[in-house]
Amino acid sequence: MTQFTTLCHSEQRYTAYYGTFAHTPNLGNLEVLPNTLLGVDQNGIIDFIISVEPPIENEIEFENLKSIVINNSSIKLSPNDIDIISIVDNVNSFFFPGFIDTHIHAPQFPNNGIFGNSTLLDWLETYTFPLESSFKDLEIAENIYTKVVNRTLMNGTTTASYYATIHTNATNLLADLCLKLGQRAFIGKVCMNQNSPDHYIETFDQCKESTLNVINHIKKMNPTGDLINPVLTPRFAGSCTDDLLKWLGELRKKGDYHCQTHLSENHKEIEWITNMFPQYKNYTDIYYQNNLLSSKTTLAHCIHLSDEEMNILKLTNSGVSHCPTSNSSITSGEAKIRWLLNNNINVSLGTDCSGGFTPSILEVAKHALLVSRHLVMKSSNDAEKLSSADVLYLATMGGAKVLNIDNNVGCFKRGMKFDCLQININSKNSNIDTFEFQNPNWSLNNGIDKFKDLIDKWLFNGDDRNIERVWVNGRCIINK
Ligand SMILES: Nc1nc2[nH]cnc2c(=O)[nH]1
Ligand SMILES: [Zn+2]
Repeated sequence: MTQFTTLCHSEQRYTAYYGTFAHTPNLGNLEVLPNTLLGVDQNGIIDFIISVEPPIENEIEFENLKSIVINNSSIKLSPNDIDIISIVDNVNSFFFPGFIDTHIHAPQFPNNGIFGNSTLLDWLETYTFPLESSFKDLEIAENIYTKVVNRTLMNGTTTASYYATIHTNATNLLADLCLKLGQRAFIGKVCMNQNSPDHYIETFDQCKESTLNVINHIKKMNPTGDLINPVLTPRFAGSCTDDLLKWLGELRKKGDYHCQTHLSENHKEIEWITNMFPQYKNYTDIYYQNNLLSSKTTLAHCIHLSDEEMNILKLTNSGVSHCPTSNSSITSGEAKIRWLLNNNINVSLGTDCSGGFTPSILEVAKHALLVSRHLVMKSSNDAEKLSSADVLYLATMGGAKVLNIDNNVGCFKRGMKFDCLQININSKNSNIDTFEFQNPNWSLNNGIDKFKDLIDKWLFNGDDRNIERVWVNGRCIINK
């Protein structure tokens, strides 16, 4: 590994990173950029990405990098303005965009892995509601939420869309923790005023008050919204009355808020909910008629949608959070992701902890690939298969599109925020074994193909041990 000196001046103006960058700016397209210099300004925004040939090999060439930074930056720089140039080796290491988890229940974290043989409705009653109700105790909330944010960051989640609980103070605390620890987050105070246990339910009026309280708290603590944003969170139609859904829909329209909920996860759930709301055409129509669907809405699961329902998602530009780990664990079904993508619906990945057992989006990406192959085994339609480039797209750029933040994050592009992971395939205790003959030889033309093989090895055999540094908004928040 080539490691050069770090220059440190008192006032940081500019940071540049040199090495191999990989990203998936479009579905199915894994782009590898070797010998690349990427400059980040003091606001965490990528200012330039340029290829530097021949590769940097020694300290004199390293000094030359500074003049390249100066010449290519859009801001006026002198050599002293460049505070850090960080170089990683280009055989085992690469930079990859941060992962985006578009569906995670922070309070359910202690239950990861505990689901027995349950399915959705009995799982909610047996495992989930009792745990979530304990978050009225702020000490419990602080302990668990601190672990969740740290654990997801260690696994490379730079953006998370969280469901909290019905409790105002604990939800505000989750927002505070994300701001403090530096994770980009959407924070949802869960709304539920019917079909919930007596010890874990709120009235319509309580729900209105707590929802507005959390929104105000977040706007006050992070007024620019550059890191933390509120997200309206009716748990699912089954736990909200019609008047609550209507109020949330009106609030969404008025404030142009993000919104998240569950949709079409389990056959029994669908039957129960459509019988509960006979005045609507189908499950999706309940959200549609109540103005809850927009390009800032994330719908988790969407496994059993009809054509008519899928067309409502298309019409409203609503996004889908695919949660294959959860869908396999609590036996909900296999979402038809290729069908949704072919219909131009934005799709992303969610851990759905603790319906899903892993906090790692990398692991969920593997499961997404495998679930797509199970669909192929049933349909014999090979086109349903998701490739490794497809699932890495869903884990990054797909998530950015679903959350409507794709102008800011999801890939490496000038003008975007530097939300990034530094991956080392040969990190300490790495679970990945590579062999000399598999190393990319950049002086031969097979470098990029060999590197793509290494990225596949990372996808299937890698884990949090391969993540050495994590940046959000240009700020390094994990440095192992
Ligand atoms: N997977 C999942 N589905 C739900 N539907 C309603 N609540 C939940 C939840 O907490 N998890
Ligand atoms: Zn969920």
